[in-house]
Amino acid sequence: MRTAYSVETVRNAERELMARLPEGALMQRAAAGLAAVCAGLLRDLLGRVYGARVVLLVGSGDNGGDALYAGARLARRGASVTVVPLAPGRTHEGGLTALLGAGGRVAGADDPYAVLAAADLVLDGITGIGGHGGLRPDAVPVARAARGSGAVVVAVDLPSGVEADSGEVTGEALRADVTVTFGTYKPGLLIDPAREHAGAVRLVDIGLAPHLPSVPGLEALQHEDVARLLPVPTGESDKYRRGVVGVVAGSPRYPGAAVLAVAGALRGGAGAVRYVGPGGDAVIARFPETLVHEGPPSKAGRVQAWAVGPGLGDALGDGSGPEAAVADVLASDVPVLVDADGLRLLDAETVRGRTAPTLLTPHAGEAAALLGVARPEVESGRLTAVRELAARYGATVLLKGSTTLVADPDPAVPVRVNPTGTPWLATAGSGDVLSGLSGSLLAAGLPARDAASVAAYLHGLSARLAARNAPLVSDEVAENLPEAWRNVVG
Ligand SMILES: NC(=O)C1=CN([C@@H]2O[C@H](COP(=O)(O)OP(=O)(O)OC[C@H]3O[C@@H](n4cnc5c(N)ncnc54)[C@H](O)[C@@H]3O)[C@@H](O)[C@H]2O)[C@@H](O)CC1
Ligand SMILES: Nc1ncnc2c1ncn2[C@@H]1O[C@H](COP(=O)(O)OP(=O)(O)O)[C@@H](O)[C@H]1O
Ligand SMILES: [K+]
Repeated sequence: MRTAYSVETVRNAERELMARLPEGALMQRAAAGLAAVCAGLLRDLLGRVYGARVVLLVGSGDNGGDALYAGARLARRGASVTVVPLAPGRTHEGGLTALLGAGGRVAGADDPYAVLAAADLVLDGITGIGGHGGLRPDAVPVARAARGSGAVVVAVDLPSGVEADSGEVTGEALRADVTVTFGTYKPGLLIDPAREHAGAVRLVDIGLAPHLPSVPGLEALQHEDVARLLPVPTGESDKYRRGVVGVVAGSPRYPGAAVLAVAGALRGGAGAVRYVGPGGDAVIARFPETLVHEGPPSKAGRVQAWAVGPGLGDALGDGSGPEAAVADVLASDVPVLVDADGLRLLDAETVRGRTAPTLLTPHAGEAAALLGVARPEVESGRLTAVRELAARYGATVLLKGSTTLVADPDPAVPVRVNPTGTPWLATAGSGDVLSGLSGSLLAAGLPARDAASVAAYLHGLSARLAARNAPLVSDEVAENLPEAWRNVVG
């Protein structure tokens, strides 16, 4: 499991650890790790550290201190290191003294662009966990020049300008190729839009782990975690014991949604899939193993979980049709996943009143409608939005998009962030596959948070395997799910 902790928690842990160490020792650990990563990058780039041109962008805090001490280490190995102070007069004193002592120099006031243009590596020590509100105006052209210089840009702890706790980017932020972070991941390194600014993230151990609480703020499943959670049939299994998932999807207007949702459901580990809706013929033509039914879901036969919503179309306004199907499913006593059109048709009070688990799987637009806010607000503040939705609806919520997040209705339970996926997944119908897959895992007995995060993981992995840097169609995401499953279980 990869875990991330909030700034407040990191600061508390650092305080505890610092109290046991000689003054400045923690910063030296950070700087040593940072310098080692930079030396490795320079060796890859130039074959040597000696003679490399390194520029340090240094703000007013300890983030700048890390950059300066790391710069001093590189200077001692023969690199030519130049500091561009962004808060002259407030530069970390000890760090600056160490750098000058090691042969580094400070750029003249009109010099930064010339030194940046010639740099091999730029270290961004403008702000770390103490930064808020995007880069200040005077830092913006310098950060842009660093990006445009062709040098490798390495962010110290976090790319400056991003919000560490939420992944929000409220103004301009530096774009790094590599971020070297200390002690633990911060939520912003795992959540877009900040995540995109971080590049490849390297974690440096500074001995913080024993001082961090056992429950993180955020967690990301890895292969071994997913492998442990996947349902596996045993000698005693039969199709009913493995779980039956009911899929309520599709309409005369969107028959394909039914096929894609069933395709996902068949590959999610349930023993059987019951399809309910008007798309039975299309479903059977493609997947003859499906049990189909046209009446209300409650008359379709027993299921262990429902997935309702993809391609249902609009409400008829007379209480029949898709809104009746959604209400019927929500009245059941088994776990229910609601997606897509189902999210527009659900009754919030009914969801809140359910005793069996409910899983809502909106994309940003649907989440915005459920919250009554504008879509960009959800996209820029995904973590806040997913937590708020889970609390308001008393449901587990999977928020789809460039970073998929899963929140539990209990705010003390860490939000999960999905580490797999590819922007090629932004293609029509891929969400339908995810609905069926998540519903199937629910029917197989996984708790809602696990079902959602395992489904997102497999779905994203399958898409990566299928896309291999070329356009993807949703059918291929479903087709590759067994490959993703095998890849996870090794
Ligand atoms: N506490 C410690 O012992 C350790 C701290 N570490 C480093 O220290 C960093 C935290 O240091 P600080 O708490 O001093 O905070 P930062 O250095 O992250 O930033 C705080 C400073 O930046 C200014 N600032 C805030 N927002 C800004 C913005 N948008 N643009 C420009 N300036 C802005 C503030 O006025 C303040 O002076 C960590 O990110 C990490 O790099 C590491 O050395 C590990 C050990
Ligand atoms: N930029 C992106 N990067 C990675 N994954 C994305 C991106 N945009 C969308 N996705 C993923 O693609 C899927 C799209 O689902 P959804 O929005 O419901 O589409 P549809 O309704 O067409 O099926 C989700 O799994 C989502 O997380
Ligand atoms: K930084």
